[in-house]
Amino acid sequence: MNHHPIGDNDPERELFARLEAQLNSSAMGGEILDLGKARAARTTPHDLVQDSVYQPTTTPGHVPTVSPRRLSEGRAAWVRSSGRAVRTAVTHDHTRKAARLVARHGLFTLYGGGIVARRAWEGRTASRYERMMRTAEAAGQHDVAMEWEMRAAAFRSARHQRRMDLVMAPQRLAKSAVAGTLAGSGFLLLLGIALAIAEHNIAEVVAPTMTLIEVVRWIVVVASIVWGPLVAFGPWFAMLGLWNVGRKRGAAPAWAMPANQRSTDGEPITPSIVVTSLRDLGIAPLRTAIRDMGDAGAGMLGPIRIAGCGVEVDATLPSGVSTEEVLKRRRKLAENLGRHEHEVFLTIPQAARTVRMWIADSGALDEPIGPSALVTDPEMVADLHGGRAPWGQDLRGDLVLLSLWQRHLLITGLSNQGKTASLRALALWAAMDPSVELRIGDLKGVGDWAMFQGLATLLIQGPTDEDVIAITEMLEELVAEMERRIALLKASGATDGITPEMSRKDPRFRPIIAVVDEAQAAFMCPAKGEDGRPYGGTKATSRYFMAVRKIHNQGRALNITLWEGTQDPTNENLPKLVREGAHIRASLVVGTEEQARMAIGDKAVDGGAAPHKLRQGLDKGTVVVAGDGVKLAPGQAATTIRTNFIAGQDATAIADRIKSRRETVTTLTAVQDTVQVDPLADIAAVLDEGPRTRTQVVLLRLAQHNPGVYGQWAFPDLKQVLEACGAAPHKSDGQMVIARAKVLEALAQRTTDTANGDFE
Ligand SMILES: Nc1ncnc2c1ncn2[C@@H]1O[C@H](COP(=O)(O)OP(=O)(O)OP(=O)(O)O)[C@@H](O)[C@H]1O
Repeated sequence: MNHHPIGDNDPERELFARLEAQLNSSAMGGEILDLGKARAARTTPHDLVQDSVYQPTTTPGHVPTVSPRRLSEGRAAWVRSSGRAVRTAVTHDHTRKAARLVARHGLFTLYGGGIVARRAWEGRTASRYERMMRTAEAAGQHDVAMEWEMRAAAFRSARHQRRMDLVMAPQRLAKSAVAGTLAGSGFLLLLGIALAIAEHNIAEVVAPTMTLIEVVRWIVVVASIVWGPLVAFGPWFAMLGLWNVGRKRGAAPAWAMPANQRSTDGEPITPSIVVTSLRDLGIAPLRTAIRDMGDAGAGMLGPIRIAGCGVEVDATLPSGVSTEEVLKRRRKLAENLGRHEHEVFLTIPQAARTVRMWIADSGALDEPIGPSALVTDPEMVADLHGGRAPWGQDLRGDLVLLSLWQRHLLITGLSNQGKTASLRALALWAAMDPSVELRIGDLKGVGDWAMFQGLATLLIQGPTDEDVIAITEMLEELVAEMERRIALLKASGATDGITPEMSRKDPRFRPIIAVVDEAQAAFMCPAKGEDGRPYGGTKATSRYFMAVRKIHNQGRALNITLWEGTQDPTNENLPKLVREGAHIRASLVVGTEEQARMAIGDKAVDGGAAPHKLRQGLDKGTVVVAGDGVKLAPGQAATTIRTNFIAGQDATAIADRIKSRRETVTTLTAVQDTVQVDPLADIAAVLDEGPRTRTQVVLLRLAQHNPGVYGQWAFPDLKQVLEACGAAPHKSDGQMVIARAKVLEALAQRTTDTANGDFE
């Protein structure tokens, strides 16, 4: 806590100076943003309005005969024309400037009078101490408040003493007057006697007294001469003084100030701009409190920090003003600060009654951010378990990294705002981790995810009902996989679920990330299965909805996560249970606050997050993220991220790079294929009857058995499957072989494990 010792000489002034210095030096960190470049000189061309002047159609010497009707028409035209002329004159820029000038200087005098009266009042009462106490209290500086309280007590006691002295004053004054007169007369008399003796002239005895009387007479004469002009000009001088006080303080309403002082557009943010903006928000208690504060409200503000392409400042509101009231007036606050609404972000930090404002440099948010690290760093590797995906930068310009392990994700936004691109960037990063398996369903199907061919094990692309059915089956297969994993975990006796170690090493527990882009189409699908259950909808019988719910409920612990991208959320295309099941919730621009609440939750929106305030088209790729996965300051419910755009071509290049590093993946287009594939059983089926079979032979037979699945298989694929079940290939006579007995034993063991497992 700041403790400010108070000096003896004019302590109030010292404290004011300190507060001022605190705000202007430490607060600004000695740095003021030069926004001058961003502020193009603004000139408003004012075309002079041409008056339409009435032109009589007469020729010299000719007196026209005018009918009464035409006369009245002429008069009407004249009246109209002069009316227009008057309006033009009144609304003319020069007239306005002149009116503003007169009003301004008149108001300087008026407000100056107020300031002087207030100073006089404060000089005689303890109100200034009271105000300083309130300011210090509001700033949480309780020790400073106590010092002011002590000073107020000292002031009151001194004032009491002065008043008591005043009561006794007439008596003392009378005594002093009598004593003074007697002493003065005696002194003049003595002086006169001394003079008389020296001059040998008795008349000199009264000479000093007469001189004094003469001096008094001259003073009266001078005063009577000066009095007239003084009375005549005094009030004018007084007014000049008041005008000067008002002028120095700039004490006039904004509308009366000259244009260059009135517009704060793009101005660097200073404490006084912030306080004035808050004061003029239209919140009466805030206005009154700021007006009553000794430091004009500066004590409300924390340091103004440079934060990326803007500044950040905390304002502690006086009691009686809620943070919600300020949040509701976001647009007005932005305008008062000389910014557009999208350039001001408000959040509620942990400290009580505090609003955190991030204010962009004018126009800075319209500048593009650099390319993604995935594009610029060809050596990049990823570890889903402990690593974090680079996604973009926050408003401070700091890199934002997203922790994705065992987290369901949801990203929403209006169409064509960067949903697919931002989701794809995360999937590309995840694919860099060789342990990650991706299964992707894209219900737009225009090739946005085509680069995952050979990288994802399942890639379903298309907008039809058949594609929704295939994607639903993809999720249902994941539900089945979850059940298999539960059985395996039970059989293994694991006590800590799937650890990162198991996730990395054991393919049975490898992380599976299912991606469904344009998920709204799945919820809206009217198709029904053979059992009559609908694929779409949000009923308990809806297959897509129920599969999503099951994955949301249990998938995380089983290392199976779901990432969904969805457009223009409604209760129908993004049901409450689905949106609330995601750990990370991100939203690009959405149309309304209601949609923002659907996208990122009430808590984030109540805390100031406002994806509905982003600009459609202009803020493409800017997401507001809530939930875990991204580091937030304590108490902060959401953060705004400008994601790096990875265009399709770049995404393809990154995917190719990853493919060259990872083992070959066979990408299937329908889940049935996946379900039917049982590599261990297939290996057993192609083994020789003898005790050993060469791996090369097994690979060949597998490729013949199911070219779609095993056509691309190489030795590592075979090894991975066999190692996982304890039947790893070994060397015999210098060649790699597979032992039939071991494979059959592994198959039998698996059957036993499955039989013992509890699937429900
Ligand atoms: N991070 C970004 N920065 C700048 N521009 C972006 C960014 N992301 C996307 N865009 C622009 O937005 C366009 C649309 O992106 P994308 O296809 O990802 O949007 P979408 O929200 O998935 O669209 P839809 O919902 O219609 O499928 C891109 O072609 C690109 O021009």
